[in-house]
Amino acid sequence: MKILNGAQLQLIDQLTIQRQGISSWELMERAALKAVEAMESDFGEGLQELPIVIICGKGNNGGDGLAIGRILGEQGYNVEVKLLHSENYSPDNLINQQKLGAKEMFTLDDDLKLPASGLLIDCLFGSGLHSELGISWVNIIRRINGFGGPVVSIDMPSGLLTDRLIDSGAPMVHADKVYTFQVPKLNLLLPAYGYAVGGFTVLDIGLDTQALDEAEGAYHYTVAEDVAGLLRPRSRFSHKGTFGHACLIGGSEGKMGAVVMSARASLRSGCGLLTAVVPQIGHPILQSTVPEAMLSVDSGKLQLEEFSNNGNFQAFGVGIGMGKGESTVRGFSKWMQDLKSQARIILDADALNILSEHADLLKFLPRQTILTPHPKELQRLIGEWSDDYEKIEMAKTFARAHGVILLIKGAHTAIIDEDGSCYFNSTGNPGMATGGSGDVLTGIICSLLAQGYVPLEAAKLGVFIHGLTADLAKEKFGEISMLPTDLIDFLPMAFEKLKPRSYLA
Ligand SMILES: NC(=O)C1=CN([C@@H]2O[C@H](COP(=O)(O)OP(=O)(O)OC[C@H]3O[C@@H](n4cnc5c(N)ncnc54)[C@H](OP(=O)(O)O)[C@@H]3O)[C@@H](O)[C@H]2O)[C@@H](O)CC1
Ligand SMILES: Nc1ncnc2c1ncn2[C@@H]1O[C@H](COP(=O)(O)OP(=O)(O)O)[C@@H](O)[C@H]1O
Ligand SMILES: [K+]
Repeated sequence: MKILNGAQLQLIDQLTIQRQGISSWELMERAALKAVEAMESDFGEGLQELPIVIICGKGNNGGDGLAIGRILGEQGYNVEVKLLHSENYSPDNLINQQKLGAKEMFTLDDDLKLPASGLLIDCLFGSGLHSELGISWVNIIRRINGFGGPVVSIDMPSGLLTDRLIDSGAPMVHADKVYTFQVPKLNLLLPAYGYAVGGFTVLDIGLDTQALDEAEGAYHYTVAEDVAGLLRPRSRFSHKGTFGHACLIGGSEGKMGAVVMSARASLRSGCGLLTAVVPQIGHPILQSTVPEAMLSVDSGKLQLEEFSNNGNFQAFGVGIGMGKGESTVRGFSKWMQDLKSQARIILDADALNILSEHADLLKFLPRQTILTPHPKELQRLIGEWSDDYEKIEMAKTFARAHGVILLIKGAHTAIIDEDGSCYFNSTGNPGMATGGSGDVLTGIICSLLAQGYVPLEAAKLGVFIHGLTADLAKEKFGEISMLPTDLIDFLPMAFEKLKPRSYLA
């Protein structure tokens, strides 16, 4: 799914209206109906009991709010609409004012009266906001943010631009939930604005698909339909050789669990064979916990030093629990220098930290190596940034300069390809914020690489599946108690869920 900005959506709106032979008011009505449906589904029967207040601006976002108010009112909800006084309402806003009837007018200087609790629907500004809100908006935004119940925003939290940096301190609605139309907007995905976006749902309002397909942009949002088609069916005559031999290299004293989790995740992700290269201390641990894995035991006792990789491996996953002791750094550097240019590799954790401290090794990275830093590791690798936009630009420059794929972990993990395209992930939840989740991801992606998925596909599919395991695990364990090992246990269900339905049993 593409990520688009306000200007692009305005154009697609126009094309939709022409091609579908509908009026812009009808499109607004569609959007409002979808928003009402989504709120009914999220709030359930509770919505009937709540006093609902809708705050409307002068543009089409306000027009949506007026339509939502009318639809909710017709369905018997306890709804109150407040409309900002203006000299220049948009045409569809005016139509919906007439259709709604009763509403309360307010100005920015008014002491806006709100119920003590209930649901507040913010329809002041949507994707038509062209710059930060000025000081005159502080009063109303502060009132909205101080509301005693949940605040939901239609299309965008008012005050948040779709895809540009915003001055910190500019007035902005802090929405518990955003119902955004057709496609996500970049600022809904960036950590910088996390405080204003409690969560969001994309509502399909049936904009013209050709126009959506043709819209240009480097930013994408990976949803199930984008990756389900990548999963390869298994032929009846396939065998373990068909699915590749993955090699995981890592572990050190006290951190063997990382390799255990990575190895189990690899095997559960379908590789045919798996070898783990571990220091001697890892030998009994791996053999007893992951019997399917073969072992190549290093000469190093407590940490890796030899990095021998004599097998014929289709993919390497390196760095998990590895440490960066002197002999490990030496062995890793030598291993990097001996790599074949077509090798498929994913580097994580200490492998990335070693690269950060030994930039001379970057030149040995085979093309399309996947690097999986969390924000701190990324900063060691590419340097400090001043904001999320600069971070993305610096990451793109790094990916291009070294011909690698950067996978920046976090909520909405961003995968940055060397051509500058950027894929944000849609799955996952804060239950994954427990040490070990990253090791599971490395195992999954290494396994996919071994099976022959090209690196960008392996990265997108791996990140999506990894997040999906957490979304499934959340139903059983919740976000607080969920563990990385639970993610592994939900891999079978996640793959099954993603698998395209077959008409043959
Ligand atoms: N495409 C879709 O998916 C569909 C979109 N739909 C809906 O339309 C919404 C977009 O509507 P929109 O274009 O009328 O813009 P909106 O957000 O209401 O605000 C514009 C108003 O704000 C003003 N203004 C701007 N910046 C300002 C500032 N810094 N400070 C002060 N004022 C400022 C600006 O006034 P101006 O300055 O230009 O005179 C203008 O009057 C979209 O979010 C969605 O809800 C659906 O109905 C149908 C399908
Ligand atoms: N709030 C969150 N929402 C979605 N995914 C998250 C969230 N927090 C962490 N994750 C995911 O969990 C994993 C954590 O990996 P990492 O930071 O390397 O930790 P570790 O290797 O110690 O487990 C990443 O894949 C990251 O995207
Ligand atoms: K809004």
